[in-house]
Amino acid sequence: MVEDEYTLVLVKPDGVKTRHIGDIITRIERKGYRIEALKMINATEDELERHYYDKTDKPFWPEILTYMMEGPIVGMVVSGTNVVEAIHNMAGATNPGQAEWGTIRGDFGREWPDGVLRNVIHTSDTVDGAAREIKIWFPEFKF
Ligand SMILES: Nc1ncnc2c1ncn2[C@@H]1O[C@H](COP(=O)(O)OP(=O)(O)OP(=O)(O)O)[C@@H](O)[C@H]1O
Repeated sequence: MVEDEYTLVLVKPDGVKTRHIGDIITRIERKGYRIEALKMINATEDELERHYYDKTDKPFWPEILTYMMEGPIVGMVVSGTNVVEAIHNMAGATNPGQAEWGTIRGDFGREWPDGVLRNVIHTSDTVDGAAREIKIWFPEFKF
């Protein structure tokens, strides 16, 4: 039997502000994946530094921090067969202007007039990465 995987989804502040929480949950559930945990979060600098540990030395790090703290986010743990790759693909390309139609970023993302790269959603990109990220946002979660 194929083991279920777990992945982390964050609906970022722009996704919450533009009212796409429901659309995103619907897409995940329609594919047959299970929402195992769900909460609204006001991200702290400490959580974001741990989550984006490989981005803190980038020139755009202050932009990510401001973006991710400009409003609440919605965190979810999602499970299912091959869920990590499937949901990462469902999110689409990092830049919403280049993301394919049919992906979450392609359909719900946009270019913002202030030039900040906002892309609606975060999804884990590996099984190990997902386990690390779930521990940051859902420390109480039992796999
Ligand atoms: N050049 C950039 N300018 C501003 N922000 C950026 C840039 N590159 C990446 N980011 C931000 O950092 C996040 C993580 O970058 P990464 O390259 O891991 O993209 P991703 O895997 O598509 O996104 P995520 O990890 O959020 O799912 C991006 O989602 C975006 O919010």
